[in-house]
Amino acid sequence: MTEFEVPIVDASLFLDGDSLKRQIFANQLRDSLIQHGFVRVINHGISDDMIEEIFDWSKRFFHLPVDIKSEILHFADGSNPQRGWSSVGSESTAKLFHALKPGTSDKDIKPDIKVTNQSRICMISLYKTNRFQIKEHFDMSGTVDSKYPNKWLAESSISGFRSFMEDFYERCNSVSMLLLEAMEISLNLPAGSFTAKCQQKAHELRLNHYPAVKQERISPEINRVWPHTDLGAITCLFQDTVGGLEIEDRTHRGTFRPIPPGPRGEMIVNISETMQRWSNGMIPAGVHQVTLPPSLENKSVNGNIPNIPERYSIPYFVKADYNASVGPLPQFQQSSAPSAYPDMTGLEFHRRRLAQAY
Ligand SMILES: O=C(O)CCC(=O)C(=O)O
Ligand SMILES: [Fe+2]
Repeated sequence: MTEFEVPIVDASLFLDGDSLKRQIFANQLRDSLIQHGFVRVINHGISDDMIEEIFDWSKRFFHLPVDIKSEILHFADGSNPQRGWSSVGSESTAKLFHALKPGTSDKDIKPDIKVTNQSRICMISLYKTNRFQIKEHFDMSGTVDSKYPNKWLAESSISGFRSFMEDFYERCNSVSMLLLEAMEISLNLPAGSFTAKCQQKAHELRLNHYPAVKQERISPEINRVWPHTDLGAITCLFQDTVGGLEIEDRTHRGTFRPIPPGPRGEMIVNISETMQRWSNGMIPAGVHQVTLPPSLENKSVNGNIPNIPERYSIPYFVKADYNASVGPLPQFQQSSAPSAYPDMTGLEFHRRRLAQAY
């Protein structure tokens, strides 16, 4: 089998180039996203230093005591976009993914993880069995979003966090508009076909933390993130150096291939469900998961097997405006390919799908 590699595209062609270079970037972006659901983007305009810094903030945030993080707890009632801190075990992407498949039941897919101390080593109660997802996260949206406001800790708990995160959010917004514009160009769509539907900053910037896991806790029921597709139009992701991100190989359905950590600034972009809907299924969302790194059993020191190290990642979910249509665009509908998805607003879609994840 040939080595599986997701192409790298250079966004400086689009940012600084003439119309020919812009077209080249746009076409490369489109081709990889259609083929794999994924692409790796470099020179997107967010500096390595800023990316390094957001990982530092993320560590600082998640290392705060649980009772501080609990001040901004997201209540997982399934009805709202997520804001603030979601504790380990509150989300099940396994459920999200199964909900997509007609005729499947989620009755035996319930997260059941208990963090019984603050050592950041998960204590996982296995007695009810199931598919566990060892992850905590923090979510924020655009600062203009007064309907679902962000949740911030007091400055005295983590001084400077809010202003950095708000700044980073804006930078991701600029990159995501660039990517959507390039998609419009490469698909010969009228300008604004995607970007005009993503103006109100319903996007979500998320910090993911996968706590360290004791070697002896590892079992087939445990994963960092179960296979799923994201809900927005596209997702832009930064990962640390631990590894574990895998995407489904579309030529061998059900087989996952690693996306190993690349250079610091590399942004991994994937197609998400809203783009699949807009394109009437022509650009399918990329299925992905995050696995635990391979066993460290052969690395035992004095008979002690080291823990699976913690991991951090930072996705930016680019989302349609709450009142924008997420039904297929007319350009993707023909008599031979009528609309495959019912029309609804971005908020309606988001809430329906989120309700399935909790
Ligand atoms: O941690 C990662 O690399 C991916 C995370 C992810 O898929 C998600 O948060 O939706
Ligand atoms: Fe994801």
